[in-house]
Amino acid sequence: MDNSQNFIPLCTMENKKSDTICIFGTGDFGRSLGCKLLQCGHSVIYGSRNPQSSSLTPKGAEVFSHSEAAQRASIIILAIHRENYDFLKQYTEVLNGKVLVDVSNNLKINQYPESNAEYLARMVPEAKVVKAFNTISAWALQSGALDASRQVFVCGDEIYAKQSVMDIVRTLGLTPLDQGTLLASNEVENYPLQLFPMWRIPIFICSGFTILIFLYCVLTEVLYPCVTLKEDASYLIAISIPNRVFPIVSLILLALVYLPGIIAAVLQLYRGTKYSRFPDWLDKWMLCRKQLGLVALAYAFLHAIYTLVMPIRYYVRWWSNNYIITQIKTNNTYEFLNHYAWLSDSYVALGILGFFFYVLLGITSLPSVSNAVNWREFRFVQSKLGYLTLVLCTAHTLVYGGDRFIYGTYYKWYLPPAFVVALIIPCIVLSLKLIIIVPCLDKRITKIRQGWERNSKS
Ligand SMILES: NC(=O)C1=CN([C@@H]2O[C@H](COP(=O)(O)OP(=O)(O)OC[C@H]3O[C@@H](n4cnc5c(N)ncnc54)[C@H](OP(=O)(O)O)[C@@H]3O)[C@@H](O)[C@H]2O)C=CC1
Ligand SMILES: [Cu+2]
Repeated sequence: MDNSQNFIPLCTMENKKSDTICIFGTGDFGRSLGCKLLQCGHSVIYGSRNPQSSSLTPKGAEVFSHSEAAQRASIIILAIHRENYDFLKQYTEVLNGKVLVDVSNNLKINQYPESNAEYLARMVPEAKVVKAFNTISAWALQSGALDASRQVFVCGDEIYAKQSVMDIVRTLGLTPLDQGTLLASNEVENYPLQLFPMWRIPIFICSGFTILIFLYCVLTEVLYPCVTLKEDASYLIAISIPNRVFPIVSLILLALVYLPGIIAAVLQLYRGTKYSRFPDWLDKWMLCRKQLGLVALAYAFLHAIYTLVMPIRYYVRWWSNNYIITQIKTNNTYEFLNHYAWLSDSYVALGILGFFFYVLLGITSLPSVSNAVNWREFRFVQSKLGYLTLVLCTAHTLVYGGDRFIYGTYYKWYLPPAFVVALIIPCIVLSLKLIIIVPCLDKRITKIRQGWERNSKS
């Protein structure tokens, strides 16, 4: 305890806690947690298979045999892998009425049919099993790098047992989150094994579109001229092609944020009730809309930055110098076209406004901002502003296309298919939305959503 006294001011508790906490297992996690508990003023003992040879345990903690250690404490933390729980069967008597804290994790999601905590509770039925600490790593406990994972999920059937574990969690400067009964332990155990679950579908969709459109552009703008005209246009791969891919994918993703809501409304209209489940794919799609929108925003950002560097590109400078020199050489002045100026200014203006609302949407989806507005305000921003953004970005793409096709000096045959791909989903979403907000349908959907048409068709 001597050397750890220095650390006590760091912790929330100033006096040494009276209850002794026992840790079974002197492995990595057991040692780190024990060290932290000692630093925070708890008295800690260990239960080990080899009490004599455990030299690595933190100073100030005694090591006993399992049964002796269990007798000396009312709370026992099991820092042992689930596969080794079998030995506990011989101690069921001494573990009667004790609080058993299960910290174990598995290697795979849903590795066993029942959670480790439920398995433990079945093995030692008279003990009060609490699941906790599994989301905190031994390394983080030791190094103090707990910024990312201060939250400790706690669940258990015995309310007092759970409460005492939550008190210990608090004394370590961590935040306990009550997850309910042991039924939740499966979810708590799966939590550290998940890798950005909500981001998987958006990233997958985004990568799919990005790769397809990039390949299409390389094929038509680099490989085709190379084969037919023996022209090397490979420099387009660095900026021109990405700057075609980003806005197209961004617009598609933004439309995909609003499409599930429309499909849901159409389904509700068709079924005449909200009391009927949506298909699984639609549920999943609805749940990842925020992530889809954020990926779309990231692509819009990239498009904005790539567009801003246009004037300093060698290719663009060469092209514009060449244009002027040609006029001088041929003693020719190209006339100022008013409608052309209008068209090019409008698509830039639409792009700027679209981007502004895009960023506003992104900002309002931040938890700290969305917490400051009520549900109706949040819906207003996310839905109304969202559709406005979609309209502006779709118009920006349309006018850009018009500019290229009608007055553009460099009309290319491969552009129309790319524009169709970019515009088809946004146009479908916007036209369906226009149909749905027709007053009679809108009234009907409000009725359905408020549950007034409860039993009409379900
Ligand atoms: N390491 C980490 O970052 C985290 C680990 N956990 C969980 O903590 C638990 C321990 O992990 P960790 O410390 O890394 O693992 P270790 O392998 O380092 O330690 C496990 C300990 O269990 C004891 N043990 C091993 N075999 C048996 C057995 N057959 N019978 C009885 N006791 C046995 C040993 O202690 P002794 O020799 O003293 O008996 C051993 O030191 C695991 O369930 C893990 O999922 C949870 C969150 C994070
Ligand atoms: Cu643009």
